[in-house]
Amino acid sequence: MQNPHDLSTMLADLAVESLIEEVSLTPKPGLVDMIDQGSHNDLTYSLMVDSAKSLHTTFYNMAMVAYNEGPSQFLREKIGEIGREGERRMFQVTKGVNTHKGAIWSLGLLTAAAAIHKGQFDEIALCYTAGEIAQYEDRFIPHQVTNGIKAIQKYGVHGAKAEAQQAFPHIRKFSLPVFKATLNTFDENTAKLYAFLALMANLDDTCLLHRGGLEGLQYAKQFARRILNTGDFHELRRMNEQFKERNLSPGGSADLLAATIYLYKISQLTFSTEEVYVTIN
Ligand SMILES: CC(C)(COP(=O)(O)OP(=O)(O)OC[C@H]1O[C@@H](n2cnc3c(N)ncnc32)[C@H](O[C@H]2O[C@H](COP(=O)(O)OP(=O)(O)OP(=O)(O)O)[C@@H](O)[C@H]2O)[C@@H]1O)[C@@H](O)C(=O)NCCC(=O)NCCS
Ligand SMILES: Nc1ncnc2[nH]cnc12
Repeated sequence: MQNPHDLSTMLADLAVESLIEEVSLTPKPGLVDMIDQGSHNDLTYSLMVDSAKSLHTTFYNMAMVAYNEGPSQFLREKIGEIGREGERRMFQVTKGVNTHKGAIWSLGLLTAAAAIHKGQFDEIALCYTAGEIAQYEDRFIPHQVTNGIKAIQKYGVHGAKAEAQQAFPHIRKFSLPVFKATLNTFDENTAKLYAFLALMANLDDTCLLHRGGLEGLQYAKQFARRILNTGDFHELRRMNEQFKERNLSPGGSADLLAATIYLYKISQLTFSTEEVYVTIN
């Protein structure tokens, strides 16, 4: 069995890679990608990449602390503490802009789950273990009225916290199966685009709600559904223009796309008796 340091390093590497692959996927309506900043005047592609890289230690520390644990109050609160330190580092790098708060939460829980599971990397099992950890309440969370909480209270939807506590239903039911099915026929880039649209078509993204209300959320869901049905990816560019005009950003779908990519990468890890290595397909 691999040692905790090696496994934690590998998981942190994959988490950061997944965040960079998410921001690099182009075109992504309303979001930062390699062509433009979407609806984010305060963000750039290179800032998103720097932010992702700054989180390596956060994911590493989460994996290390989870390695000899199971889901517990202790683990939930340790991850919370490490996550808040990660948020502080992220805000230093971005000079106060929220780039990856939702990602620290979702990928952080999945990282801890993967460290607990060690060699057994079934994606669905990882989602359930991450969900179990998330169900413990962290008593040390500072009281904050976030954009997410405002949207949850105003519109009666589930947000990032419930998504994790329910073991990531939008990943299990939508993005992951769509990603894998598409990979059977198309390249990885196309699979990521389909997975992203599958998330946007179904997720109650509090980032969209905060910026565009129910109308904005419905608009985004319907647009995504239409492209999924027609398969016409040229429409993504028009969608980007429309999102920018309406100041819409599907930040929650972006985070869950990164989490989907991450889960897939973890599932491709295999072990020899001595070491961890990545299977080349
Ligand atoms: C449980 C927490 C995730 C906190 O959740 P909460 O809902 O209270 O907080 P938010 O600050 O709103 O962050 C949640 C972010 O999660 C993403 N998200 C949205 N909907 C969903 C969903 N249905 N499922 C999964 N994930 C979702 C989304 O992240 C992306 O959007 C971010 C940009 O959002 P925002 O700051 O609102 O930015 P703007 O629209 O630009 O706002 P303005 O400039 O106009 O103000 C971007 O970062 C993407 O990542 C949501 O934003 C957890 O963080 C927590 O417990 N926090 C407490 C502190 C703590 O202990 N942290 C460590 C936890 S390990
Ligand atoms: N690509 C992206 N653009 C803007 N906000 C994001 N949050 C997470 N990924 C993002």
